[in-house]
Amino acid sequence: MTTMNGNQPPAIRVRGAYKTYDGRSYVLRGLNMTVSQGTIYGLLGPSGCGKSTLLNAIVGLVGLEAGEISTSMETKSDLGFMPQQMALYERMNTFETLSYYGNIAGMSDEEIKKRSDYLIKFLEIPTAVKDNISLSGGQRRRLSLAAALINNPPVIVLDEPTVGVDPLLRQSIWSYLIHLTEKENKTVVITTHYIEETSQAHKIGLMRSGVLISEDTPKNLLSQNNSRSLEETFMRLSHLQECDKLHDEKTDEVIRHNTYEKPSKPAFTEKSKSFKSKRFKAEIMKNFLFVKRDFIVILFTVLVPITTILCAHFAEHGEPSPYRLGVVNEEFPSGSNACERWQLPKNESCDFANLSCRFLKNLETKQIFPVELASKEQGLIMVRRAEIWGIIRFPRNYSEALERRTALQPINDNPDKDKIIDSSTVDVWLDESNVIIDYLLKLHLYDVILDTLADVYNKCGWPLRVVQLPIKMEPVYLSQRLDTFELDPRDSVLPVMIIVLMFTMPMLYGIAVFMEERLCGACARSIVAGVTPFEMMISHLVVQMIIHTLQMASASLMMYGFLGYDIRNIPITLTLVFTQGFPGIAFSFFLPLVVNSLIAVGIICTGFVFLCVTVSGAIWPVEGFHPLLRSLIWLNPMRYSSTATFHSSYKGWGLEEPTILYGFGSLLSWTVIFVIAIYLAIVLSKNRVFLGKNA
Ligand SMILES: Nc1ncnc2c1ncn2[C@@H]1O[C@H](COP(=O)(O)OP(=O)(O)OP(=O)(O)O)[C@@H](O)[C@H]1O
Repeated sequence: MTTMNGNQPPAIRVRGAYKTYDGRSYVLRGLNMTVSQGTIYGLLGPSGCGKSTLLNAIVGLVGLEAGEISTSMETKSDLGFMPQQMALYERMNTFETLSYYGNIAGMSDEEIKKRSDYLIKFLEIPTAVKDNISLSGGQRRRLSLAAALINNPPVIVLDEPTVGVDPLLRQSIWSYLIHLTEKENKTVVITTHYIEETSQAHKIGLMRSGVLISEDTPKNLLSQNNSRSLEETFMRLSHLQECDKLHDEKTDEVIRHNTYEKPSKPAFTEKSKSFKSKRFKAEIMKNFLFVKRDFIVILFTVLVPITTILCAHFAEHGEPSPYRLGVVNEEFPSGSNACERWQLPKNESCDFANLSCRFLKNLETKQIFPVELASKEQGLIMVRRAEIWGIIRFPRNYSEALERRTALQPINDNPDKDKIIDSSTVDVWLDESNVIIDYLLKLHLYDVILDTLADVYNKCGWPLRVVQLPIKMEPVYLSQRLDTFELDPRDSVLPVMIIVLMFTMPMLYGIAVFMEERLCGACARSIVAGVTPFEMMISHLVVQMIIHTLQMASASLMMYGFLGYDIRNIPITLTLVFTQGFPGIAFSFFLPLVVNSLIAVGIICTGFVFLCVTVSGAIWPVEGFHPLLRSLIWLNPMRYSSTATFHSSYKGWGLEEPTILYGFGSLLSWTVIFVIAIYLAIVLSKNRVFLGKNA
């Protein structure tokens, strides 16, 4: 046992600490603790008594309900902290981990190298493994200890550093800690479950039920309690505490009436919080390292937009063909085969004969193939079995009636007009369960009937416009890509798609990376080590922007370059597509700050993207939405930007158009809203949002 440096000023002083996680049961119940400078303080207690909570409160990871903690630490690099959770970045290796924490502490590369070599050798940490996941539990614990000691800080707080460490190395660690305190005036607070090893500490705090039941040198503890071992002392004191109800009752009274004083300041905050380029460099290097390690994932996030655009292009490539349509041809009751036996009229002859056959022939030009039916009822059964999309029935004398109908001038004078009209009308029953197929089939049937008649009129030398609908339509904007009058739904769907992708991909990547860091405790450890939220976020932002630029450039090249979609206003379109990443990235910072569960984040993200796509206008035009939904549409961060992208790319609109300004306005507003939300979450929680569920 070593002598206690009792005359030193306290390096850590805890007074009246109260802590509850759930607002009901208290983990710390008015705890007092004094750690003198240049000493080892061994904190002992049964599992769950609050040791880690106390250490986390000392280093500023956990906020107190009441009480005060004062320390001799001036800056965060004065503290070396090893959390119980270890909180190491799994994808770093040994050297990278030590270099990261060394850089945060402001060490030079040379100092880091020297110190790392020493600690690696002393703590027997393997260096040949490619990342920290490949280390065993004990090896990881030793690496975590090395990270806490890398900059040789004056105050060292270690939560169970010797668990899983063999007895020889355990003794070396204790000898090293004694050396640090006695020769270098360092202060060490250490928790352990191996009670006897704390006999080497200068002072032992015995903790039970949220209070220290005793705080003294090992020698005094043994003699005052007349025990042969510290284990025996602890059992004895615990028994005494059981009998001392008074203390508990007093504490309960304070808790019940909330009469404890609220802490005037957080446990330990760095006095200078200015931006440090060395720490920023450490964060940037860490994030780039992960990009390198996650190369396949990054590649995936770049490939997903390209492939989605490519798939959307080919998925909407053509009509859903061929269609199968049942035919009941009463004009040829012996079957439509009769059509083949029929001699189709010569090109020149003006003839209405066998029009149903000509109609069926023309159907094939629209990829609609007739399936001969004996009756309408047989067809209905086939429609219900999804074997055909519908039934078309030609009445008996269809051709003759249509000729007579054409010749009716004026129709009202003819006494047989109803019969003629009925016989010249084709009956159609359609499945109608698929709105797009139903719509296209109807359009084709109209077209085919008009084409068939137009053919006859052509041969008869009659004016074609008589059989056409009395309306003439021409497009104002023609797709440059297609250069035809035909409408292509992809021209309006893909601009929405690229916008959704540019919002979603940076958001998903950012959330995944940030959430992983936060949940493994590494984010909290970095904050305790001195990284400011600003440095952390800006370094993530730099990396995210680079990845987003790659995603945006490759997706735009694919869509506007390779597939040739219209991009009449190149600068505005590309700026809109690029800017769409801003709210996505901002959201990726915000969500992990306020949600602690990976499952919840996954569900929220997926739900959010589904919701935004549903109300983006890609599935159905916004003009057709329910008025209530339309009034809420501005809540979708992709709504105005996708419309603006469509108009700038397809029509060449620029900043003089309000639609384009709305697009940019909405993007910037959402970015600002998310940034304010991040700021509020950080400021209102006093940085605790970074610390995960501990806070
Ligand atoms: N983040 C948290 N949220 C809710 N409860 C918590 C949290 N952290 C700790 N607790 C609870 O606080 C109590 C004290 O936990 P703590 O980890 O401080 O104990 P400990 O003495 O360090 O235990 P051990 O020796 O097993 O590590 C436990 O009952 C635990 O369930």
